[in-house]
Amino acid sequence: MNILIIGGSGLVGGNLYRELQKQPFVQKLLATHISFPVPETVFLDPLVNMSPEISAAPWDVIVHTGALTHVDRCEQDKELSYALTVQSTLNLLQLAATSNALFVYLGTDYIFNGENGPYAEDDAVDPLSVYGLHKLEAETAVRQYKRHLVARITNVYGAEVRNKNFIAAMLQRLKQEERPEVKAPYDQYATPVNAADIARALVLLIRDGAEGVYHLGGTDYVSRTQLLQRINVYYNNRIHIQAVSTAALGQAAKRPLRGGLLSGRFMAAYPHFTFTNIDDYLKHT
Ligand SMILES: NC(=O)C1=CN([C@@H]2O[C@H](COP(=O)(O)OP(=O)(O)OC[C@H]3O[C@@H](n4cnc5c(N)ncnc54)[C@H](OP(=O)(O)O)[C@@H]3O)[C@@H](O)[C@H]2O)C=CC1
Ligand SMILES: Cc1cn([C@H]2C[C@H](O)[C@@H](COP(=O)(O)OP(=O)(O)O[C@H]3O[C@@H](C)C(=O)[C@@H](O)[C@H]3O)O2)c(=O)[nH]c1=O
Repeated sequence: MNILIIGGSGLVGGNLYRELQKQPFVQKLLATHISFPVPETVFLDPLVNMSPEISAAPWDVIVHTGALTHVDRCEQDKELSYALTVQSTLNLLQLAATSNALFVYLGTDYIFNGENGPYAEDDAVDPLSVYGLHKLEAETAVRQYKRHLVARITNVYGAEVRNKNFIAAMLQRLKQEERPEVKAPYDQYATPVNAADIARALVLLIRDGAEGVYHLGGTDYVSRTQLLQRINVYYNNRIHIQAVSTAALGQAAKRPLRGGLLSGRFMAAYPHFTFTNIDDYLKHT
């Protein structure tokens, strides 16, 4: 299979690249970046143009991990959010159509309103933020394309060069400060998932030509404050946690409070797949 990963310099794309590299069914593998080159990636901005190398290759699979993932920034700059999240997807769908490629899209639990999560694949959507709205608009376009696979994920953690994710950012602060003070909401729940598990799951789905919508949620259901407590178990209680309500944070974008995802459809298809959990990750950091 010839596979193109859009966003190979990111958390999910980088982990997927490393997992796909090990697979015998992959013949050609190319990953892209925009602003943050890493050794494995080539530059590609789908809003500008496709290089001849990218547009000429007959891709069997295109995995689009690109989006404006800074949730508050999306609220403040709707046009940028639309361009990076929706328009990029529309452009890449055109590329996919030229070789009848499977289009793999990474969705989010922020398309739900967080009143009664964790959510199953068929639950009704109701995004609260510009980020959620644009992710839903892009996902809807993908679902109209004939060969699509949507993997919805949330609260991703794991190995990442830029340490942007919640857990990595905390571990970074623990390296720099003896007793970091961290404010975090006690009322926002989700099912954190390791990017390496997402990569393993996507490899199976891609290998088997799976289509449709799958939720990939971890087995922990925790608030952000509880996430910090779990880190503290392994770091001698050094994080000084200030637990506050989401409302008190005064953020630009609303968050779903009871978010998270149930991986029922995926588990029915792969009953032997095991998701690792936060402790599995933290005990090796
Ligand atoms: N992280 C999370 O907790 C969650 C993520 N998701 C979704 O999963 C996907 C991957 O997330 P994550 O890995 O964390 O994201 P990152 O921000 O870590 O990485 C995004 C990657 O995509 C590239 N990129 C950004 N915008 C575009 C674009 N318009 N066209 C092409 N490439 C682009 C970036 O390039 P560069 O950095 O080089 O500029 C980077 O390589 C996103 O679609 C996100 O919405 C969903 C739920 C939770
Ligand atoms: C890092 C950090 C976050 N927060 C707040 C911000 C926010 O309300 C909440 C969660 O922060 P996060 O950075 O985990 O979440 P957020 O940026 O809302 O994260 C999301 O990323 C996008 C891409 C998704 O699609 C979502 O599924 C989710 O994973 O905690 C703090 O209060 N203190 C902190 O130190």
